[in-house]
Amino acid sequence: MATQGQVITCKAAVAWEPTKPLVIEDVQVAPPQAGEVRVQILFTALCHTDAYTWSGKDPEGLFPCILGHEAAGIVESVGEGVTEVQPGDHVIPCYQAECRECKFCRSGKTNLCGKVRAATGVGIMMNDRKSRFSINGKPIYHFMGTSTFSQYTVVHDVSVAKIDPQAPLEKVCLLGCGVPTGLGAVWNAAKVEAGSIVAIFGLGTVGLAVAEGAKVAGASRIIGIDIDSKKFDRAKNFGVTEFVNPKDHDKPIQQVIIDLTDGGVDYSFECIGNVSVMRSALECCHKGWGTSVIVGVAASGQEISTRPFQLVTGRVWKGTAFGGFKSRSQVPWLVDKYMKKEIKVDEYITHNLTLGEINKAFDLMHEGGCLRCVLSTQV
Ligand SMILES: NC(=O)c1ccc[n+]([C@@H]2O[C@H](COP(=O)([O-])OP(=O)(O)OC[C@H]3O[C@@H](n4cnc5c(N)ncnc54)[C@H](O)[C@@H]3O)[C@@H](O)[C@H]2O)c1
Ligand SMILES: N[C@@H](CCC(=O)N[C@@H](CSCO)C(=O)NCC(=O)O)C(=O)O
Ligand SMILES: [Zn+2]
Ligand SMILES: [Zn+2]
Repeated sequence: MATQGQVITCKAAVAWEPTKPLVIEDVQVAPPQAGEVRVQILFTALCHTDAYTWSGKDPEGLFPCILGHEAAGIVESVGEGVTEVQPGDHVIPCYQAECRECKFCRSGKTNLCGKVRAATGVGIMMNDRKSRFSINGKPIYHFMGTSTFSQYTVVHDVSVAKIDPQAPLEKVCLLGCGVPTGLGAVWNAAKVEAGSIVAIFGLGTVGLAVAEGAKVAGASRIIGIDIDSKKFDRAKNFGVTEFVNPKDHDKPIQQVIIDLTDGGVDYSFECIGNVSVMRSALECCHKGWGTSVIVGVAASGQEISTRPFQLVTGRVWKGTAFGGFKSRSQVPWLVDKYMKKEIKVDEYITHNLTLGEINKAFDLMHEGGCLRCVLSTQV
C-alpha cells in the first residue's frame, strides 16, 4: 500500500518522562514537509548519549520524546525540494547536519552545521516549528534531529547520508555515532602522528574506536585507562597496548601516566563524560605539546577546571562532536571503508534485540560486557 503523503501509524519507543521505562506506543508520523525526508528505520543502536538525555541531565532534554540517533534505514518518501535522496535509498540519519551552505559548513574549520541546529535542539522541525510525531493528536518531541527509536522518523534533508545499498544496515547503523566519533577524534581533532604515545580514558565503544584510530595512525603506545579491569582483554583487540586501572594506584592517575611515559603522553582522550577525569586527561599530557581531546558528554551544571599554568606550559585542551566528520560527505566514505574491511564495526556489536526489548537494552548498557546493542525495529 502506498504510504507517500499519508500519515503512517507505527511503533515507537516513547520516553514520557526522565528515567521512566520507555513505552512502545502506536505513534502517528506525519508526511515529510519541504526539505524533509521520512525514513523507515530498520536498525538502531543505543548510545550512552541516549541514556544521558533519558536521565534528565541534558539541558536540551524535552519530554515526551522519541530518543535514538545511531541507526540505518530506507527512505520512504521525501518532501518538496528534496533532491539528494529518493524513496528506496539506503541512509544513515545524521544528528550532526551538513548543509554545505551555512557559515559553519563553508568555514572549512568545523563539521558543525548551523542550518537546523536551533530546531533539533528543541525537538521540532524547521519548516513549521512543529513535531511530525504525535499520539492521538498529542505532539511528541524529536531528539537530536533523528529520533531513531521508531519504525519511521522524519529528518531534515541536511541530516541524512545516502550510503551503499549493499552495506548491511544491521551493522553500519553504528556509523551514525560512536565509531566515527572515536576514529575522528584521533584522525580529525587530534591528528595523531605515527610514533605518538596516546592515553584513552574510558574503554567503551567510543574509547575503543579511539584505540582503533590510534593504531591505524601508527601510535607507538596506546594506554587504556578504565575502572573496570575486565575491559582490558577486549581492548587489546582494538589496539590498546597497556592497561591502567586507577583503582590499583594511590597516586592521582595523571601522575601514574606521567611516570609511565617519561613526562606525559602526546595525546589523551576523555571518553567517559566525567569532568574530574577530563582534568586528569589534560594533566597527563606532555609539557610543551600534549593535546587532550574531550569526547565524553558531561551532565548539565558540570564544569571543567585546571590550573591555567597547564595551558601556559603548552598543553592544548579541545573537544570534538561526531569526531569532526562532515556527516553527509563522510559517513558514506566510512561505510565504504567498512565494506573494504578497513575499519571495524561488527566487533563493537555485543548484543542484538528488538525495539520491543529496548528497556532491557538500556539495562545492558550498564553491564561491563556490553558495547553496542543493535535493535531490529521489528517489535
Ligand atoms: N562528542 C561526541 O560526539 C560523542 C559521541 C558519542 C558519544 N559521546 C559520549 O562519549 C562517552 C562515552 O560513550 P560510550 O558509549 O563509549 O560509553 P560507555 O559507557 O560504553 O564507556 C565508558 C567507559 O568509561 C569507564 N569509566 C567510567 N568511569 C570511569 C572513570 N572514572 N575512570 C576511568 N574509566 C571510567 C567505564 O567503565 C566504561 O568502560 C559518553 O559520555 C557519550 O555520551 C560523545
Ligand atoms: N544536549 C547536550 C549536547 C550533548 C552533546 O555534546 N552532543 C554531541 C553528540 S553526542 C552523541 O552521542 C554533539 O554533537 N554536540 C554538538 C551539538 O550538539 O551540536 C547537552 O547540552 O549537554
Ligand atoms: Zn551517540
Ligand atoms: Zn551548514
